[in-house]
Amino acid sequence: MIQARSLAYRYPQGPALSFPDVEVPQGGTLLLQGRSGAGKSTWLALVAGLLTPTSGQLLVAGQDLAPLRGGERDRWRGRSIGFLPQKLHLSDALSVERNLSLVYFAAGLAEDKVAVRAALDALGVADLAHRLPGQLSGGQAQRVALARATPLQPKVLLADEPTASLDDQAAAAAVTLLREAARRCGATLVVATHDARVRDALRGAQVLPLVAEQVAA
Ligand SMILES: Nc1ncnc2c1ncn2[C@@H]1O[C@H](COP(=O)(O)OP(=O)(O)OP(=O)(O)O)[C@@H](O)[C@H]1O
Repeated sequence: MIQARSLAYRYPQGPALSFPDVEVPQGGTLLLQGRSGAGKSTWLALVAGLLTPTSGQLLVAGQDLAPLRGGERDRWRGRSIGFLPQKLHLSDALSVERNLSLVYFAAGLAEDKVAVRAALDALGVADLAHRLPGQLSGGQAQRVALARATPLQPKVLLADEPTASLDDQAAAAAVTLLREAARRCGATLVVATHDARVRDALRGAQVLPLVAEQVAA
């Protein structure tokens, strides 16, 4: 579940953004829509607790983020949020499997190798476990990055422009994989995009439209 009320964020050296109110039930899907610069990545960063709102209330997976500080917030994020960033940020110094191990360190938990294998298996990339990310195709790397978002069964799965630079077939597959991953985890799914193909594929999902002129004060 995500509940945002009167949410606003001012970049120290940038615009002041204010966001429309929204409430997404646990297990629901939200399409965060808007053109480049409309504030999609900022909204995702607020929900993930990576940025602290200048004002407003934010409840994510039952947690009020306001009182969480430092390590507490990082541990909460590690355990509650799965994130598929636009730039995948897989470490090329580590095997695919070790990239997934990192989520346990980030959450302050002991690694569960069985869960790591299961996450890779669910995305059809278990056979790539010992490769380096640099040895993967773009589609394989995205599956690995999505697998990395799931071993801890996050309550919220966030995806930032997951279909950028994908052809139609790969874009449809990426949306299906996201939906399936969210369903397996029982997670609320948020997809930020300006891609009309995603809007079509997620027809029926709740939509939060962001418009740059409206969010920037
Ligand atoms: N670190 C920053 N410092 C200052 N301004 C920023 C910073 N990051 C983003 N902005 C500004 O905040 C606004 C919203 O940016 P944001 O990245 O959230 O938009 P977006 O909808 O995700 O765009 P895109 O689709 O291009 O990724 C833009 O005007 C952007 O220039």
